[in-house]
Amino acid sequence: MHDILMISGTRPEVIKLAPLYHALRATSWARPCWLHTGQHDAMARQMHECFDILPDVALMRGGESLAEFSARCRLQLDAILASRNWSLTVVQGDTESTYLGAVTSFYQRVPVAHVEAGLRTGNLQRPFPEEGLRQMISRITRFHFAPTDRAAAALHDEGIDASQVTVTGNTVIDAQQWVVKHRRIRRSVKGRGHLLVTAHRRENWGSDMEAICRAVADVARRHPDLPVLFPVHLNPVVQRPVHGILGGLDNVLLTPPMDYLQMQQALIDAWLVLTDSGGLQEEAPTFGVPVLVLRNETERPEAIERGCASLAGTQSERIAAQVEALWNDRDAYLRMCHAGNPFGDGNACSHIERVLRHALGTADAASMATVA
Ligand SMILES: CC(=O)N[C@@H]1[C@@H](OP(=O)(O)OP(=O)(O)OC[C@H]2O[C@@H](n3ccc(=O)[nH]c3=O)[C@H](O)[C@@H]2O)O[C@H](CO)[C@@H](O)[C@@H]1O
Repeated sequence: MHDILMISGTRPEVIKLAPLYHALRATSWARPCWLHTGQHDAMARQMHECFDILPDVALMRGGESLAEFSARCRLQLDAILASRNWSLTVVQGDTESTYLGAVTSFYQRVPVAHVEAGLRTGNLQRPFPEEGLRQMISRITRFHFAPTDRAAAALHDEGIDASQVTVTGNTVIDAQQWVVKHRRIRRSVKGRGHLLVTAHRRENWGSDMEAICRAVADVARRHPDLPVLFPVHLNPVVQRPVHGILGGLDNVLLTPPMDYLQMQQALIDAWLVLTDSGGLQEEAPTFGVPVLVLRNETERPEAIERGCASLAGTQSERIAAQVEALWNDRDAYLRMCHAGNPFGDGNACSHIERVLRHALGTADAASMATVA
């Protein structure tokens, strides 16, 4: 039996690791242990409940700032990693928790598996700090699970040996398909549906967040019959401008963060999504809902190339104009709806499980920890 430490700290990490945790638990060779770093509190709890996960280890969150959180988290992770003969650590994506999990495992000589490896913008400032964290994590990872061919190619270009990279699809599609099937998510509205908006990225904090909100206000005023649904991230730097600019509009509904089922229902019932979220860009094409990405660059060009998403930037006039264009051009809108999903087919976790089963069955941990 192999003890596998799965480290997650934020809402999207819980969603994207949950199906892998359940897939590993169902095997006879792996004993996964779920560790929650505490980086997100309420939003992560919502997701643990939704996916029936009771963390085996929950770290104490230290302080308010990211630096205080990191320092306390690192110390606690070090003790957990030293406490058992772990065969592997699994981390996902590009958060502070992902980075801390990978770097602490590296020091403890526990091999790292990185789920959603190889996403790149090539610009260390955008997304900040995620692009830098991803690049650093890739340097010390043993198993790179890339969601797409393009992500695998980015890893090869950085000199990572092809034998350490597997293209799997994104595990978020596994999570999404699970809830659609087991919780019976079906479109519940007739006609156009609502405009779904989310925004929370650090590089959009400040003037860009205000510009995004002004664009949403403009669209809402121009189309009083279009309901706008905006689940607002709990971070006060997001809450303040969103409530300040959009709070008084009759057709704009500002809600607390939704649980995963509510969000998938909101997504399937949407006419259009405006978002800077990575996960929503990956999920919306499953339901044939077009996405306008509230950023100036993307590590998910597959969606733009496939035609299911378009980069709208962060200037209010440009965002509002792109919404207006899709409102008026039905053919262009339908082309986006029918573009398909380039991010996976719901089998990512079974690919990952197969690779790990073969590798852990044949190699000892010390040799796997050596990065080529
Ligand atoms: C730079 C970047 O792109 N980084 C990403 C970032 O994640 P993100 O941008 O996708 O983060 P969010 O938008 O918070 O989460 C999205 C998920 O949450 C669900 N959701 C959302 C609102 C709500 O009210 N209720 C919900 O249920 C939604 O359906 C979706 O599944 O970190 C991840 C982890 O490492 C990375 O994978 C990923 O690259």
